[in-house]
Amino acid sequence: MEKLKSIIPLQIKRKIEQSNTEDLPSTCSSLHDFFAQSPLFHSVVNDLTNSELGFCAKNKEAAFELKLKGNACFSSSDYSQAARFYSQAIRVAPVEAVDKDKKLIATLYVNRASSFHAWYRRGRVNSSLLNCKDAIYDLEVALNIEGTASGKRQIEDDLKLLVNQKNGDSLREHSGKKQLVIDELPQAKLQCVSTPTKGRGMCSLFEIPTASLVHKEEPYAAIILKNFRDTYCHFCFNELPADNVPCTSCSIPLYCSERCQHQAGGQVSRKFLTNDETDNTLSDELQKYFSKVTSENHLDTEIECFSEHGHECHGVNWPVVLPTQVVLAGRILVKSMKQKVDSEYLDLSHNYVHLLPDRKVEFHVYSIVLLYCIYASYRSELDLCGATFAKVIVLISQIKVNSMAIVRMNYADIQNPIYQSENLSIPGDNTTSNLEQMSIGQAIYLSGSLFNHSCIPNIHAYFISRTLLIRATEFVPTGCALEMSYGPQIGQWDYGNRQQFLRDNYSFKCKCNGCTKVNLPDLVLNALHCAKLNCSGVVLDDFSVEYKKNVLCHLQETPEVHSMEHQREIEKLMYDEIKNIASLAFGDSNYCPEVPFGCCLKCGSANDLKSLHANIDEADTCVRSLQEAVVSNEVYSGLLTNALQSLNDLKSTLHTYSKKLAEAEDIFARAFCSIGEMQQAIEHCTVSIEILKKHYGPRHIAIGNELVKLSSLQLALGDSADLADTVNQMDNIFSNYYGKHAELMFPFLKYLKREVLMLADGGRTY
Ligand SMILES: C[S@@+](CC[C@H](N)C(=O)[O-])C[C@H]1O[C@@H](n2cnc3c(N)ncnc32)[C@H](O)[C@@H]1O
Repeated sequence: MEKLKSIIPLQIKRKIEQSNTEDLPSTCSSLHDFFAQSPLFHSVVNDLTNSELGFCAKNKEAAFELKLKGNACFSSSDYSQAARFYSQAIRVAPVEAVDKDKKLIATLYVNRASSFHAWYRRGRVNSSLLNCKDAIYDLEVALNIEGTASGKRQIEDDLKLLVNQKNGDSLREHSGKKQLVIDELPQAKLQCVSTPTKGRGMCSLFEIPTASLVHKEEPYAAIILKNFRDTYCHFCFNELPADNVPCTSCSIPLYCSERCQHQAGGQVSRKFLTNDETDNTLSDELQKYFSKVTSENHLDTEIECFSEHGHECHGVNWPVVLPTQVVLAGRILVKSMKQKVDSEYLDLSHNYVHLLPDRKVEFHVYSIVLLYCIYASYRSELDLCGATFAKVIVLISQIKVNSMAIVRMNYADIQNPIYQSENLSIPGDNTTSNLEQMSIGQAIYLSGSLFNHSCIPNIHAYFISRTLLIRATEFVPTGCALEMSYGPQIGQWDYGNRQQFLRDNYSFKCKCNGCTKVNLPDLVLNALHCAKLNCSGVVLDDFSVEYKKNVLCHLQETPEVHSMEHQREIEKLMYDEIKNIASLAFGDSNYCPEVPFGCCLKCGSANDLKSLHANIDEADTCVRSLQEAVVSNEVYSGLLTNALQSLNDLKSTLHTYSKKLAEAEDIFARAFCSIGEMQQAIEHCTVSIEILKKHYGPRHIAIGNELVKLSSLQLALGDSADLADTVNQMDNIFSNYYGKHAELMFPFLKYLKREVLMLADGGRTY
């Protein structure tokens, strides 16, 4: 694409860079006229639509070769490798290919099943040798492929015995292999309203208690990300089991079950919602409706008989090559063509006019390339003209602003999730979230798109399979806006970084309460310690001109507690804390936003920023070396003693609530943990959490994640009373964010609760 961008004549480029939405048909026409004459453009489109390069491309010779390799592995009892070769062969085997009078595909499936059956036999052997871990794995694979109910029961019984042997119930049951039933219904009545600064937004018609499910929705369109195409189900986005199910058209294994295969071929969608109608029981009605799958007409739903993977089966490879958001646009376009509706009917906002000039050029190129690719398959249904290209640019812009990443939690080890050296974050990264999230898919949720962003959100979105669930994380009074975080939150990043993220990724300037009123986390995140003895004041170091202009000059306004957030402990604490550490700003003498850098906001004394920074840099280098030693497992007590001096230096130069200090304490906790000094590790971990509570408030999910670390240390020490208290706090936090799905999303919570019971009961097994 870069090559295509580079050949665009300067005059057309300039026009595009300065364009707004109304100009699009004309700018698209100019670029299209130019590309139509360009051999490079046609060669790019040819490559993108070449069926031999496509995701579903078939190759008979390769299939036979892979089958032979599979047979060889099977003969040498390497069943997992054999199954892998058979699966690869299934991918490339043409549906019509014949192998010794039988369909090649059928033979490959039988061979693969035989490899799996061998798994059961090996599982039993491993079990008798007490190799529990290997045996459980073998039997789980075997369970997945066993077709008969009695066979399944037998394997399940074997598994139960093994799992009990391996200390209690299996946490793996949550690993996505079982179909999940999401039977909870949203409790809230919501309304879509027009807001003065953020366009449309969702608010509550009644009071919403903490932890209530407020919204549940199936995607209008969704795609799997490139890196996960071979390992995750293309419909539900859960991990593919070994006995995956193929697409009925191209025979490539794409789905985790026949249910997903079936649903992918004909899912239910709803036309857009109008401003004031949002029906939270919708997705359940639709699910029930879908389970009937009749041809009856329904008020505002329709069955769409188009597989999301559909156009890949036509033998094109653009869905694997083009960026995710462009591919999603392609799918929506094909879907609207099939439904014979205009793609413009998607009632979603977009910020085309605020895109960076280079982005506008990129969107033009993608729009024309995408439409040419689709034209190759659906010639008669498309009109390649400026107006059509313009609509696709609007669609891509809508997807940019409204699409959501479907994420999954990534646990390295379910029973020991924390404080493994490979989990250590890179310096400067967001260190609070060791329970990393992986984006598996990208989707458009029509109603979900109406929730605005806040850097102090009061709702939380998560996914089970492809279903979006949104929960209130605090009490929401009647009429209050329900706002989620699109990524950044206060406490996590400072004002400047949050604004930049939202500008770069969503092209808007955030006007949430966290960004328009001064708050404690933004004041202290990168603040320095006042050099005056016993002064707890904030010395602002590096705060941008923009922050001063937009936020700090409103310091005097902060005391008003906004009704929407009246429940937030962070709010209540914040005012007192801000008054304490930045009292000059609230004094009789008016605070002057032009106060020089380096002046304490409490006592007004000047600080030498240069020497403070020199001290911080030196101490920081030492702490980072300790971090590297933790990662490479080379911590020794001498290194720790030196580093402790640096930690003291950091404490005397950074503000007590500085995030960097929390990170340093966390590194020390890991270091002590790595040499088995659990008590010391717990002390540092606790200090780190106390600092982070100043940033996030005590009930934030980030604190929940930190408490998981603390609990693993307390567990290692056998500290039953403190562990019980930590697990209780975690349980409350995770339940606020995930309700009854807390243990499903965080299986170790169940494990820890059981450990608490066991410790309290002198080690009896539960
Ligand atoms: C997913 S949409 C939310 C619904 C949208 N307000 C509408 O009218 O359809 C995201 C867009 O809403 C606006 N928006 C959301 N949160 C905002 C915020 N905190 N400050 C300013 N604009 C916001 C921005 O224009 C953003 O691109």
